[in-house]
Amino acid sequence: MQAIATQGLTRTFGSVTALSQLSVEMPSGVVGLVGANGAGKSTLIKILLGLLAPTSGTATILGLDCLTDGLKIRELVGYMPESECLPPDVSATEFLVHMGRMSGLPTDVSRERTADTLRHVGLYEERYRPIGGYSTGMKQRVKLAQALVHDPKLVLLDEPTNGLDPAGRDEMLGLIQRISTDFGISVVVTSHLLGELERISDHLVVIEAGVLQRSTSTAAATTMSSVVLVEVTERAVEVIARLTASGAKVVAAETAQTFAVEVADERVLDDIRGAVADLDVGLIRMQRRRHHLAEMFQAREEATHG
Ligand SMILES: Nc1ncnc2c1ncn2[C@@H]1O[C@H](COP(=O)(O)OP(=O)(O)OP(=O)(O)O)[C@@H](O)[C@H]1O
Repeated sequence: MQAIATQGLTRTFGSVTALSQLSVEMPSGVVGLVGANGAGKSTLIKILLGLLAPTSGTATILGLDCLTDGLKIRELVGYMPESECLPPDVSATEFLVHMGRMSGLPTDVSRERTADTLRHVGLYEERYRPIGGYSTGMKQRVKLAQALVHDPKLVLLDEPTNGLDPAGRDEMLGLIQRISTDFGISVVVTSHLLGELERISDHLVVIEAGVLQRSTSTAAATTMSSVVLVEVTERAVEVIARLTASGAKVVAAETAQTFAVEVADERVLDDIRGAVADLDVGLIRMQRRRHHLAEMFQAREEATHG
């Protein structure tokens, strides 16, 4: 059984289409859900939890229908929201015991699970301090802990590395990986950074503007190709200059606003998104090609001279 399956899932908000005909299957293990801001990741998570109804289409999680089995889903699934949602004036222990009881655990079991979970996320020493005095990294770990306290089968983590410095990101990514390897809990984790999810995910799902771009095992994704074709709305020359300056190999492609970048390292994908965001230009597509850069050069040479 797939951990998650959607069929023709669509959700609109007025004139905005957040998800468009999304049909995807996600296996158990760690699944990375990647997309730029506004791609529809949070909308998909809320539909999977039964918090938001789709406009059309169907979705199941752990074999349960997201539209009708909301209560059962919240018992078996943990959720770490993207937004700040922690009460400042209670301790991590008080908050987690409460969250455990809300999910149906008896008080003594909830206390035990709270201690274990806070130890797992590295907050055991600080567990009686009010959350308001915690650092951003500690707050993110409380959010992660409350998703785990009721011993779910699967957790949905929305942008867990948001706002963290590089060391904090690494620590959080390590914790997430261990949720799956040490406890056998499946994880779906979202980020706008493909590079960081590639490190910890068994499977990757990429969505852009509510449309599925790719769903593939990480192993297949990293050996599939070494070139990504990029199309921007304008100022491709400036985007290329920036990427070249940061060491990427870039060649122009079919149209003035399209170019290809060699993917020697997955981090180049984040560099592309970063350059596009910094220059405030629109990203129309980022598409993996089965060609090596050298082959593309060759094809262009032949087209020009042949
Ligand atoms: N309640 C809402 N009302 C109106 N528009 C919404 C609502 N929720 C989401 N949207 C729109 O739907 C699109 C997808 O949003 P969503 O939050 O799912 O994206 P995301 O990939 O999670 O991005 P982010 O990381 O910025 O949250 C966006 O254009 C957003 O503005």
